[in-house]
Amino acid sequence: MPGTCIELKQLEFQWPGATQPLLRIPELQISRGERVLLRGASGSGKSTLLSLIAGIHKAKAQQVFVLDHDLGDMSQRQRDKLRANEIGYIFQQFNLLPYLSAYQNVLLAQQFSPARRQRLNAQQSSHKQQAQNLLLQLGLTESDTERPAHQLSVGQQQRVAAARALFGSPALIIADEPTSALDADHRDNFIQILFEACRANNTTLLFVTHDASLAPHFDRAIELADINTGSGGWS
Ligand SMILES: Nc1ncnc2c1ncn2[C@@H]1O[C@H](COP(=O)(O)OP(=O)(O)OP(=O)(O)O)[C@@H](O)[C@H]1O
Repeated sequence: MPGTCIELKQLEFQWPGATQPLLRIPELQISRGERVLLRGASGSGKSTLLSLIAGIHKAKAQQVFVLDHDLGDMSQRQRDKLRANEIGYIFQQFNLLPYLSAYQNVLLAQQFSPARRQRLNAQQSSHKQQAQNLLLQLGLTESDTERPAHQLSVGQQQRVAAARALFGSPALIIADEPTSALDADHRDNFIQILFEACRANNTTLLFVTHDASLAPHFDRAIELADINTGSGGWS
C-alpha cells in the first residue's frame, strides 16, 4: 500500500525447538515517516519481531511487507540487500568493530550498499566528511571521531551505532533499546537528534524500549502483548 512502510499480516514465528509460536500477529501497519515505540516484557519477542521485519530471520507462515517488498518471496541474499540499502539497525550490543575509529565504523554502512553510496555521492562533501559531520551532530567531538571504538564510553558507542544506522539515509531505522545505557539527559538529547534526522528524510522509526516515559515523544506506542496472541503475548 502506498504510504505504508511496514505491513504484517498473519505473522507466525516459532524458534526451532520451541513448543509453541512466540509470535502470532494478525495485523500491524506502520506508515512511512511514522515514529513508533514498541514495548513489551523481557523475553516477549520484541527483538525477534525486529529481526523478522529486518529480514534477518524468516517466519514459515508470514506476510511481511517492508517498503512494498514481500519478504516472504525474497531469498536471504535479496533480504540482505534490502536491509543494507534501506534499513538502519541500531543493535542492543551496537556491533561496532572495536579497532576501527568511530568514523570508519560509520563508513561501514555504505560498504555493501550501492543505494546508500549513491545518496552520499549526491552530497558535496566526501563520505568521510559526512560521517564525521553526523558524529558531531550526535555529540561526539572531532577527536572522538578519530578514536577507536573500544576507547569510547558506552554512551559514545551508542551514538556511533546510531550514526552508522542513519548514514546514507535509509528509509527505515530499527532501534533495539538504544537508550538503555544513557542517563536521562543524554537519553532525551539522543532521541531528539534521532528524531530530527528521521524527520529530515521522512524516515520511519521503529524503536524498542522498556522505558514507558518515552512514549509521549512518539507518534504511537504499541504494547507487543496487545497485538500478539503467540506465547510471547502471554508473559
Ligand atoms: N536465536 C534464538 N534461538 C532460539 N530462541 C531464541 C533465539 N533468540 C531469542 N529466542 C527466544 O525467544 C524469546 C524472545 O526473545 P527476544 O529476544 O525476542 O525477546 P525481547 O522481548 O526482545 O527480550 P528483552 O526485552 O529481554 O531483550 C525468548 O524466550 C528467547 O529465549
